[in-house]
Amino acid sequence: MRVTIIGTGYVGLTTGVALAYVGHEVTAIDKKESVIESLLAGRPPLHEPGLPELFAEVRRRMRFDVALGPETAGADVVLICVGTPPQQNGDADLRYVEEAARALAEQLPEDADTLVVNKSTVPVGSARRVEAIVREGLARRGVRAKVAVASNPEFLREGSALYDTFYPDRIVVGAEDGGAVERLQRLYRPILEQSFPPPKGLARTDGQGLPVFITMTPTSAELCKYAANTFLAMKVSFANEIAGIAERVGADVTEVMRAVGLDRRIGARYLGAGAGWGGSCFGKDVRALLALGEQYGYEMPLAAGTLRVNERQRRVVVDKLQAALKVIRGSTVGLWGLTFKPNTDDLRDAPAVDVAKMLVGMGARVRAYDPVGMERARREHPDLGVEYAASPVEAAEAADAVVLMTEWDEFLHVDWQAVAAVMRGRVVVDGRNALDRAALERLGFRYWGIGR
Ligand SMILES: NC(=O)C1=CN([C@@H]2O[C@H](COP(=O)(O)OP(=O)(O)OC[C@H]3O[C@@H](n4cnc5c(N)ncnc54)[C@H](O)[C@@H]3O)[C@@H](O)[C@H]2O)C=CC1
Ligand SMILES: O=C(O)[C@H]1O[C@H](OP(=O)(O)OP(=O)(O)OC[C@H]2O[C@@H](n3ccc(=O)[nH]c3=O)[C@H](O)[C@@H]2O)[C@H](O)[C@@H](O)[C@@H]1O
Repeated sequence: MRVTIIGTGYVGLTTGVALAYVGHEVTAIDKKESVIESLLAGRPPLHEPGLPELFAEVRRRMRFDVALGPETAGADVVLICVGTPPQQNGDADLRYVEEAARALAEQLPEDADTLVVNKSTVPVGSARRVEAIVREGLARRGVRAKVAVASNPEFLREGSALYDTFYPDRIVVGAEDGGAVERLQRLYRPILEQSFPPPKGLARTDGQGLPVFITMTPTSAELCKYAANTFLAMKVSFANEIAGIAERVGADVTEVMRAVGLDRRIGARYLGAGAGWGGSCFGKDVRALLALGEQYGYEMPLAAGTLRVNERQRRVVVDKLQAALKVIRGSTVGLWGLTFKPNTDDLRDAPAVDVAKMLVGMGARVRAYDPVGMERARREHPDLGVEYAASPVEAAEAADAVVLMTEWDEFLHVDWQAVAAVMRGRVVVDGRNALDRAALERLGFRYWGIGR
């Protein structure tokens, strides 16, 4: 099928590359010239495991542009994958989605028969809004193109975006008419049937069954995305709330949550306590759900509590450092990890960035290292006030404490003897409960985890 992607960020580029790989004719549009230049030059503008290799394989079959034209607007399927950042009141800002809808209305040719799909995370009513914009634009131009609009929320995670796209648990489609559903079924058929040869290095590892294709109204599809993200964030916040009580009573939250998660009604995932969740979506989407509740005068205490626990969690690492070092001012802290999770270059709402700001604000010298996030940190947070090191060991030089903020593999396999040799102190704060406490204590480190 002919597919156009509008917005080639984490979602759009991943989806475009995966759809090209399974045999569709994909054009990717992004209004940011630097993004398109980079794609044309063969360089994906963002970090995702497996993306450089897969992009190299499919890019000659893909096309790239900075704007829609009649041909790309009139594709069989147009996927809107632009950002939906939060507004001041928490509600999602739909301006880029609306911009994309207006561009489509401008460019759709008379003979088009196009399905426009909202893949961006959007508030309820957005499919209707997009449809109205497109129809009004077409009417103004006197063009009678055939257009339908559907909602198809995306559930991929950064850091495993391609894997999640090839092997999703479910594909959710919100549509009013059967034609739209049938077309999306066709678009995703190779993924639904798992009939494509696994891309190199991206073979399935979880052994689950086929993805479920589930249809509903656009409003249900739009709401289910917010519900899913809020539930995941709530699971993590719950683990963090239990972490707080675990350390007060002398329990170990990792043991507690392991036992809790083994109950299949609960499930083991997203129960990892630590420095709290971050990223571009959990906070934005929980706030958007709360804003939706407010519009109806409906209180949502679970969603509100999910945020409150996470906000408190941002300080936990600093509290540990205060308990261990007593005085932060004048101390040197090695900060391991800047990105909001491993295997991504994304620093949006990263707990590590907040912790760095707090420590610098309290008078500490912070030496940071991240395997891929430092270039973006320099660019996006020029006033962060940290020094950047070339390796984990270099970041630990003369440090009174080392803090692990992102559980990159590199940190899990570090040579602790080399770290001990350059540190001034012996404190290790494990903001992700990812290190081997017993091994560190054997080497003479003072280990501080979260909730253990
Ligand atoms: N990042 C993630 O892991 C996930 C994100 N989402 C949702 O997907 C949407 C996109 O998220 P990301 O990919 O992270 O965003 P992003 O910020 O990485 O990329 C968005 C891209 O859209 C481009 N853009 C904006 N307006 C445009 C327009 N009118 N025409 C052409 N290009 C335009 C921007 O230049 C940018 O490159 C958001 O609604 C987000 O909530 C959903 C699931 C996962
Ligand atoms: O809408 C989105 O953008 C996406 O948001 C999340 O994906 P993402 O934010 O990319 O990454 P996650 O792996 O879910 O991690 C989010 C945060 O939670 C933290 N986390 C996760 C799991 C856990 O047990 N503990 C924990 O603190 C991570 O460190 C990270 O900061 C969801 O998992 C995706 O399904 C969704 O599509």
